[in-house]
Amino acid sequence: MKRGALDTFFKPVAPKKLKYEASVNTSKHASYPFSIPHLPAPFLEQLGFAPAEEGKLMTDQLDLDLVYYQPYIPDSIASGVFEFLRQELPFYRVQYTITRFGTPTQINTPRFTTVFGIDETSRFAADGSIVDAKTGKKGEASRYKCSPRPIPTCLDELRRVTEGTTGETFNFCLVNYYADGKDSISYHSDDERFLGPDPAIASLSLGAKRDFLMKHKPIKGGAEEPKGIKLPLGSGDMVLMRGRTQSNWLHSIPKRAGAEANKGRVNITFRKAMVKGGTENYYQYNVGTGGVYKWDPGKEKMVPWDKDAEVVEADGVEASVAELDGIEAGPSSADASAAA
Ligand SMILES: O=C(O)CCC(=O)C(=O)O
Ligand SMILES: [Fe+2]
Repeated sequence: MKRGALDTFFKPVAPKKLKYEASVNTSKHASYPFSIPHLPAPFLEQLGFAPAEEGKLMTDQLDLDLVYYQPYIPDSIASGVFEFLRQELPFYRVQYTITRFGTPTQINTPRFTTVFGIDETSRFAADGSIVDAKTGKKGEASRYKCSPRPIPTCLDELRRVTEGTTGETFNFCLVNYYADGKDSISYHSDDERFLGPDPAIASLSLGAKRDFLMKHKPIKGGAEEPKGIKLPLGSGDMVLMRGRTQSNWLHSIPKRAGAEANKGRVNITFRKAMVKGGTENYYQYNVGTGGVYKWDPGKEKMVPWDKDAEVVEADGVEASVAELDGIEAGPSSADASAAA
């Protein structure tokens, strides 16, 4: 008998397996709610092949300077890296208050976020403490109201590879997790003064395909703006925005319905903050003051992370959920207008 549709039909449905084996080596820091595994060795190896495709230069519109890699991360590991980051990073659902027309308004950030890094005035010493970037002087944590967190090794490997490709340098890594098509980021530009003039931002997409929309800011004097742009960002794609782009263009990930709408998407942006104000801003809006969320592979969603419910192995070494036998993973300022 020919093997075919019927065969497939009657095959028992195996629980979906994680696409990676978590490394036993982890990044640890007092500011992390839990330790974060290093990238599995096969991912690291494949990252050596990035960019998977040469970047396409997009400079054909007024004030636009983009490089679009389609994809940047090799196809063989894109979904694995997506699952790894969704599973292993701590996430937050940040709420904050803005004053709108004189009235305090609560904003619920319409996506999960997390951030690592510190601005150019400081760095982390080998023991994890914050020191002055120039003098190496200790005890500089008191500069910050927030608790800056070093970029964990798994994200630092991605940063290093991205720096090599782009010729830019980055000290911050912001991560967004869009749980489904209802999560979004509304039109904004990343042109804060703490990034310096004409900042370069590398933005990596993993998981569900989502449209990245761009539109030119209104031009003074009434000249017509260039037409908008839609980049259908797929898993593994990367967009490098640089030059005059941030000061002249806005970008967004609108809410969406349709086939990919119930799938999760991870976005990573690498940036370089020049001064302390950048560090304060990034932690305020991407970590905030609320609780930690972690991906629950059984429930297939982000759940509030419970410190006391962490599994601890007999020898006292913390095991990641992904490492435990028998637990299988299942199938998964810009926000003001989105939340209104
Ligand atoms: O998710 C994306 O692709 C864009 C995210 C973004 O624009 C941001 O975090 O500033
Ligand atoms: Fe942005």
